[in-house]
Amino acid sequence: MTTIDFTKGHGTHNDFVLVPDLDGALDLTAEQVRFLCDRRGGIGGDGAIRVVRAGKVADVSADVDPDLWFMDYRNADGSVAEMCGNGTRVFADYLRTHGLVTDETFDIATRGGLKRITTVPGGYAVDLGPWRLAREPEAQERGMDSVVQVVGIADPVPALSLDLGNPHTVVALPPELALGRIDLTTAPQVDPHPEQGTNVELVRPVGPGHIEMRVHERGVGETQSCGTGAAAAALATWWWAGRPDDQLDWVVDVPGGRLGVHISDDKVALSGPAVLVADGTVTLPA
Ligand SMILES: N[C@@H](CCC[C@H](N)C(=O)O)C(=O)O
Repeated sequence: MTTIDFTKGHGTHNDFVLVPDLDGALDLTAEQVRFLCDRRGGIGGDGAIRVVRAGKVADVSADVDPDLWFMDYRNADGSVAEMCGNGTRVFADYLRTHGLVTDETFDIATRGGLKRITTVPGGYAVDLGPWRLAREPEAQERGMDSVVQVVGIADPVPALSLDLGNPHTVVALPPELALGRIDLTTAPQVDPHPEQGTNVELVRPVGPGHIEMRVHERGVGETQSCGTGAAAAALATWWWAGRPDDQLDWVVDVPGGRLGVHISDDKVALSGPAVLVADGTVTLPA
């Protein structure tokens, strides 16, 4: 039996079990991740994050500085995800709180590439890097590339797919539908179905540069927040508005709080809080 240290943290109530693996000696299995994220039988979280040096991870490109800290992100169902926007801030806060990083601006490594973190009042800003429309050229021309069937909405709703390192499908809800009344207990069905799965964001405008969003995360279910999802939702809304040059800053309200998104050229940045809640030890299933 293996007993490990853990830290529980969250970013706008998107919650994670952080597992320090400072020597790169731990190989978390999918079953162990499911146990850690189990809200009744384990610690509980939307995902697990192993804190490990890039040089100790087999699937990190050889040109990445091996001393950088790598965010090894897994969804609650044990699957591997390329990126987690809220996770980057919580990961950054773990590194700074434990003295593993002392700079105010620093890079971390993820499966979705290097991400630059900056400490800001109330939390962290993360340069998520380049984004792209996942399905060209239909999306370019029509601002939509798929339809999504949401439980309780009679007709499929048009949607736009974006790639932020991980996959997102953003759905603009018809104005008459209250976001809070949508049933997200089952995954919205996206047609055509993306082979690698997708996170699905339901958005409604609140005002200029301000949207509200609920999300059904790939590998998890409905969560209180999704950072890359908030960036995708802001980008899609901006795209639908005709990409206005004077509307590059967005506020995204999620059930768990508020996130900021800044669009610049072909890149996007995310800002918001990070909270470390508890430390402990846990014995993993064999
Ligand atoms: N909550 C995250 C995204 C986590 C990964 C996602 N479920 C996926 O499979 O892509 C965020 O804050 O971005």
